[in-house]
Formats: sequence, structure tokens, C-alpha cells
Amino acid sequence: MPLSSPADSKSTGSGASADPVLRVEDLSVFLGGLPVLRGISMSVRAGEAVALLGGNGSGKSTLVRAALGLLPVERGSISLFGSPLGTFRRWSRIGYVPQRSTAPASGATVAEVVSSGRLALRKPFIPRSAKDKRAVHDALELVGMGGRAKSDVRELSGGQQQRVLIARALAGEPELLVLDEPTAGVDLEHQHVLADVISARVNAGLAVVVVLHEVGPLTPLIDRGVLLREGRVIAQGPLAELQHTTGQLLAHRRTGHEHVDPEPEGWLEGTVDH
Ligand SMILES: Nc1ncnc2c1ncn2[C@@H]1O[C@H](COP(=O)(O)OP(=O)(O)OP(=O)(O)O)[C@@H](O)[C@H]1O
Repeated sequence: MPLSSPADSKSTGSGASADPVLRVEDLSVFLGGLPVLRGISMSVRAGEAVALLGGNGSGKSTLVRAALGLLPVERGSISLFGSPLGTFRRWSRIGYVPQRSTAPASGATVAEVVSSGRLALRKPFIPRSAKDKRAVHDALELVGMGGRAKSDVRELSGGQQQRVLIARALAGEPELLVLDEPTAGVDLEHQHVLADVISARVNAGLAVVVVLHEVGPLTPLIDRGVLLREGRVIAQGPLAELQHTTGQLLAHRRTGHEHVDPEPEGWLEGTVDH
């Protein structure tokens, strides 16, 4: 199947376009010999933001890592921009912010870290262009880190480091942005800033897949949630509908009509009015 051009996949301003930027079908992944994902199907289109929701260990991070070719797949298919994962090469179209674990070991400056997000766009042996510099500057301003370009990343708080990593992904001008728990450690004010920044890009055609424990300030950004439990999709749809489904599941559990494992209370915290 041919690659879709950026123009094909851009939103026309009337919502998400028809062709999926990422399509996952019947995906199963085993880790350590155990099934972690079991028959997952989901997709995201240009101009659409999809949240992967669910409790600890439900498979959210495994799903994004498998979708980006970072984990072996047992069964199923994945396509990016219309190309099967195995033949997809234009990785500069994708920005990925993995789950933040520990403080970075290197003593790079903030500007250097964000500049690395432009590497895939640069031509070999050509120094940083004015456009590269402007993209780095703009990305740092967007996430509220404009004044810290020369700081050593090790001097930053966890939330500030997270914002730098998001700036790095934005600086690469991706068409698909994959974020794993991007608000972890980020203060509430800057969670709202990130929601605004990413919303503006989604309105311009960016596709977003975001792993979240709690939706919180990112609620206005999210078009659709995909709720995972034990490696399966148990519901997907607009957040308000998911909340309804989850409420029903919890009600069934309380009345004993259906066996439901503990969780998923909590994942919709701070979202829709109760
Ligand atoms: N390398 C691995 N080997 C074996 N099992 C793994 C490996 N990585 C993850 N798992 C298991 O796979 C399951 C899903 O993990 P995953 O990190 O995808 O969940 P998650 O929904 O992202 O959870 P969290 O919100 O806690 O990050 C968990 O039970 C985890 O212990």
C-alpha cells in the first residue's frame, strides 16, 4: 500500500480525516512468555487525539511500544501512515515521548536535548539551519521552558524534564505524537499549558496517542478513549460514554451481576462533571 502524503493525512478543519495514521488490528504481544496484549484493535486518524486508559499493568505502554516496532509481536498487524510496520521507514513523521523513569545521566543542556528532536529532519553534514534553531526555540517557549535553554537537564525538576522531552518531540514537527504518561510529575498549571499546546497541533492535523493514568487537564484534548484491562480493550469511545460504561461495570460489580476485576475507578478523575 502506498504511503499517504502529509497532505492526504491532514485534517481539513472539519475533524479527523478518514485514513488512520496508526492502525492496530488483533494485536497480541507476549512478554516473558506471558500474554500481555490479547487481540487489541484500535486506530487514530490525523486531527484526532486518542487516550489509552486503564489500571496499572493493563498493557498501555506495551501497546504503544509494540505499535512503534519496539517490541516483537505474536499476532496481528500494525500499519503507520498506511504502510505495514515492517516496511515503514519515515520515522521522522513520528514523535515519541516514552514514560519518564529516572533523571537523565548525561549533562546535556536543555537546548541540546530539544535539538536532538530535529536530527531526523536534518541533511547529513549540514549544520543546524535557522529553521532548526527557530523550531527548538519555539518548542521550548511553547512548553514554558524558554528561559532554561542553557540549563543542564540534571538541574531541572522531574516535571520540567518531562516538558523538555515533550518540546523535543514537538521540535521534530511530527504528524503522529505518541506520549506515555506525559503529565506525570508536571504541575497542574503546566498540564493545562501542555493540553493547550497539543490541542492547537491536533486542530492543525496532528494525530495523538497518549497513555494516561488520569485524564485530568488533558480532557478537552481527547476525542476518544480506549480502555484496557488485562491486555484487552474493554471499551472505547468518547470519554463521557466510557464513563457511562465504566459506571455500569462498577454497578454490576456491586450488585454481583458480573465479575469485574478491581479498578478502573480513578482513570477519569478530573474529567467530565459528575
Ligand atoms: N519485559 C517484560 N517482561 C515480562 N512482563 C512484562 C514486561 N514488560 C511489561 N510486562 C508486564 O506486562 C504487563 C503490562 O505492562 P505495561 O507496562 O504495558 O502496563 P501499563 O498499562 O502501561 O501499566 P503502568 O500504568 O503501570 O505503566 C504488566 O503486567 C507488566 O508486568
